[in-house]
Amino acid sequence: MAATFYKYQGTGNDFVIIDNRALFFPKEDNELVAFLCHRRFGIGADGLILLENDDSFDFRMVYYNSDGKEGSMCGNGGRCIVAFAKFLGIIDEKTEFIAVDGPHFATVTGDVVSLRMQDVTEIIRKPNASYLNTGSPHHVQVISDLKKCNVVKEGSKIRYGIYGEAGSNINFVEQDSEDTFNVRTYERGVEDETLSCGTGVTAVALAMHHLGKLKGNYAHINALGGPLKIEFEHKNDTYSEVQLIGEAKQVFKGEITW
Ligand SMILES: N[C@@H](CCC[C@H](N)C(=O)O)C(=O)O
Repeated sequence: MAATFYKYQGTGNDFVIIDNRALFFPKEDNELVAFLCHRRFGIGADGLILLENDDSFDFRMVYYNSDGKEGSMCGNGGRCIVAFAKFLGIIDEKTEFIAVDGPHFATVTGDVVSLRMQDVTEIIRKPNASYLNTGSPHHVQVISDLKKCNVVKEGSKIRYGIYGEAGSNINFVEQDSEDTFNVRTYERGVEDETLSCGTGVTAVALAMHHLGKLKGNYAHINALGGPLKIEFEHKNDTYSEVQLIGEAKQVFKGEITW
C-alpha cells in the first residue's frame, strides 16, 4: 500500500498528517502508526493525525501518539490539522471541527492558528503540583532550574509512579516574568520529552492562574520549540474561552509504502 503524507510542526511538536477522507487508512493497525512515527525506521513524528469527513463538522481529527495508540486531545496537533484543512481548501479562515474531546473552534491568520480548547472546571492541588484535564491529562510542577531538569527521568518517574499505567503528561514550569513561563513537557504516549505540548502549555497557564502566580487572563509560554500564547476567561471556578495560539507549519510532503 502507498499513501501520500504531509509533515507539519507546531512549535516543534511534529506530526505525520494523512488525508483519510476516502477512509483507506487501516485505523486499527497500531503497529503501522508506530512504524510511520518511528524516527529511524519510518517518517518520524511525535504523533500521527488523520483528517476525515464528518456529517456535522468541517472535518474530524483522529490523533495517535507515536507509540501507535490513539491518544487524547493534542493541542498542537489540533493547530496543525487546521492549517492542513486550510491547505486542502476544506476551510477558509474559520472552522469548527470534531476531535476526541469534543468540538473545537479555530481561526487561521497566515501561519498562526488560534484553537479554542475545552472549558476546565476542576484543578486539583497536589503537593508542589496541580493536576487538570485540558483535553489530555496534565500534571504541572513548578521548579526553580528548568534548564537543569532531567525531564525524561523525572517525568517518567511521576507519570508511572503517581498516575500508573493510564498515566499523565508531566509539565515542568519556571516563571520568567509576570505573564511569561518557561515550560518543558514529558509526553505520555511518546514517553519522551517533546519540544512543545499544546494541551500541556494550556494546563500550565490555567494552573499558574489558579495558584495566583499569573494575575491576568493571558500567558506567554516559552516551549523548547518556540513561543505560544494562552488566553482565557475565568468566572465561577470555570476557565472558558481558552485559546491556544501559535504557528503551525507544513514542513514537507511525501509518499510512503508499507
Ligand atoms: N502533544 C500533544 C499532547 C498529546 C496527547 C498526549 N500525548 C496524550 O495522549 O496524553 C499536545 O500538543 O497537546
